[in-house]
Amino acid sequence: MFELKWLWQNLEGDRTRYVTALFLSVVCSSLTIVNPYIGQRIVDTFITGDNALQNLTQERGLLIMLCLGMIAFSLLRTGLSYVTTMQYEQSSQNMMYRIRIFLYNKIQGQDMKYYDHNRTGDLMTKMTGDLDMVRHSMAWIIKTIIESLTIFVAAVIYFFTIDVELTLWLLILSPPIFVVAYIFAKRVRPMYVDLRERLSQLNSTTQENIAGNRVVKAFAREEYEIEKFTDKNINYSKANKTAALVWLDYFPYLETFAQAFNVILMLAGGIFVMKGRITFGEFSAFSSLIWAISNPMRNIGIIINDIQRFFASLTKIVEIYYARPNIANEHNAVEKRRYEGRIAFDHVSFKYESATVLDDVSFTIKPGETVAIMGSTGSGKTTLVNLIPRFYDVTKGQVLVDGVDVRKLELDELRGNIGVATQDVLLFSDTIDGNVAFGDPDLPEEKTEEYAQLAAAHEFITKMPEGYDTIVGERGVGLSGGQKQRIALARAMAVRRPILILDDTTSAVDLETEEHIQKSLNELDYPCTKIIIAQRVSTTAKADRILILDNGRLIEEGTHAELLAKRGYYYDVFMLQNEGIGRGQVTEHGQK
Ligand SMILES: Nc1ncnc2c1ncn2[C@@H]1O[C@H](COP(=O)(O)OP(=O)(O)OP(=O)(O)O)[C@@H](O)[C@H]1O
Repeated sequence: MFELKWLWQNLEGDRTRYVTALFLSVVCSSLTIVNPYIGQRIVDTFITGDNALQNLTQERGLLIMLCLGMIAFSLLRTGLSYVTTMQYEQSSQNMMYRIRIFLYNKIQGQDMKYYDHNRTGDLMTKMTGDLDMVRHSMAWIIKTIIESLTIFVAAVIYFFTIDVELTLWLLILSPPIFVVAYIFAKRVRPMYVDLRERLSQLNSTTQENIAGNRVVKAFAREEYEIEKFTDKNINYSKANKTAALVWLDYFPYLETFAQAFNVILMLAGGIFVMKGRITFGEFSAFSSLIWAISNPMRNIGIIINDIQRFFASLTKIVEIYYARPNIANEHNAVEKRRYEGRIAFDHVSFKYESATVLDDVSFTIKPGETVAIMGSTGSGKTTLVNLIPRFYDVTKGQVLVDGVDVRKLELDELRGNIGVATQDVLLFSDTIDGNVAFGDPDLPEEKTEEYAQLAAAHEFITKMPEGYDTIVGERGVGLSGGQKQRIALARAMAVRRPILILDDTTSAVDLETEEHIQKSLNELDYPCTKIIIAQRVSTTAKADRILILDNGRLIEEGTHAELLAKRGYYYDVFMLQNEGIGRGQVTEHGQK
């Protein structure tokens, strides 16, 4: 019931409208009994009553009134029904609009760990299918339940006013129906939870396949992917059928009970009419309203199915709603200071789950310094730089920026002082200009060009059909790997932050272009501490200092010349990358 309380809280602003809708549903459904009542009066007064013929001539006015009353009530019900549906639709749509924005913000505010553990397809299912299911339930399922209940209660009350005993005979069927419905609901609930999970898996597979379509094609693995999708599809379809078929196990009982209402009415009602205990008009009122009792019973399975789907989806939405990130950006920074750009790692250790990825790493970087980080793949380079903007928090030790533990800094301010070009370049489906100016939408056009020039991107951009206004596809489709990297670099430089982190940003560009970029980085017109992750000695050689990571440990630290002289890891990499240069030819200062 916690979920329902949550829904109620989120209805704020539309509660009156929703309660009005519920109230109108009750009124509208209660009016269902008016026409059978009028029908009963017409039958008893003008068709079967002792004075029927006499009434037909003498009370014609009453007959016309009753007939007009029937028409008027039908029209009234139709009108009310229209207004009621509008109220349900508007309140549920408004509520979902607000919740969707809230959930989107919530997902945006989650930390990296959350994204590590939640599949994109699952989040998409929550933001689309689950939200729609909840909205549909608020507008239709709850409406159906309220209306069925009201009609049932109104009919029972009306029946009681006509004849208590006959009503009790009819109601004798209700307890077994409720028992069957209860057993059915208990059995079917876990099935819908499972069904919801399988739908999420199906969506995740679809999303991954579409996003990774190029890889699939490159490896000619279409068939495998189709098989994988078919598996998930079969899984989902099977679960759907199982859940739907369970209903069939109970359907015969419920249908039999529902039909039994008519049989009881015929037998008991017939006897009561023959005995003169009820009039023929009263019998016809029973007869015309018996559906009000049997239909809810007949539909109880469908309603239960929908309720289970509703709760399975609602639970998933509430999960996002209450997910609390460990690293939360409260966006409290009113005035963002500009940092000097001093960085220190003080005995930092880090684990993602259980395995240690960084082990007792300590170093400092002075403002304005350029530090290169090198190390074998998986040695922890990206992890290390991810700790500076607090994408993750250290497990032990501390990361300090300008002498303050990053966990004590305002996150908005901290991240507002760091420019990052990540290893996995992601460009948005937008113009090149929009992508470069992503971090600063007010960036003047000439500045965009200036940073593109610094990143050695201007030339190829101007050769494109629409230059800076060329729209790049999702993830930068239409650009080469090196071109994407250069736009990402321009984007990172354009925010003019005092700390610039470049994670393997020039790995896909040729040496000449790389040299141009290095020169630009050295000549940036704002003070900036640069941390550059790179595998190429050509990139690291000109850094003020180089840090070598191996298996999460800092094993070497020094200038290009110092590290070459050390004849350790860096020296070996240098030799490997400069094939043809004999070891003996390398001087102490690393000069050929
Ligand atoms: N989100 C994550 N969850 C769990 N483990 C992770 C995660 N990201 C990285 N790892 C693990 O942490 C280790 C270090 O990864 P990291 O990406 O920092 O290495 P790297 O030195 O940057 O490698 P590369 O040069 O290949 O980019 C690897 O063993 C990797 O499997």
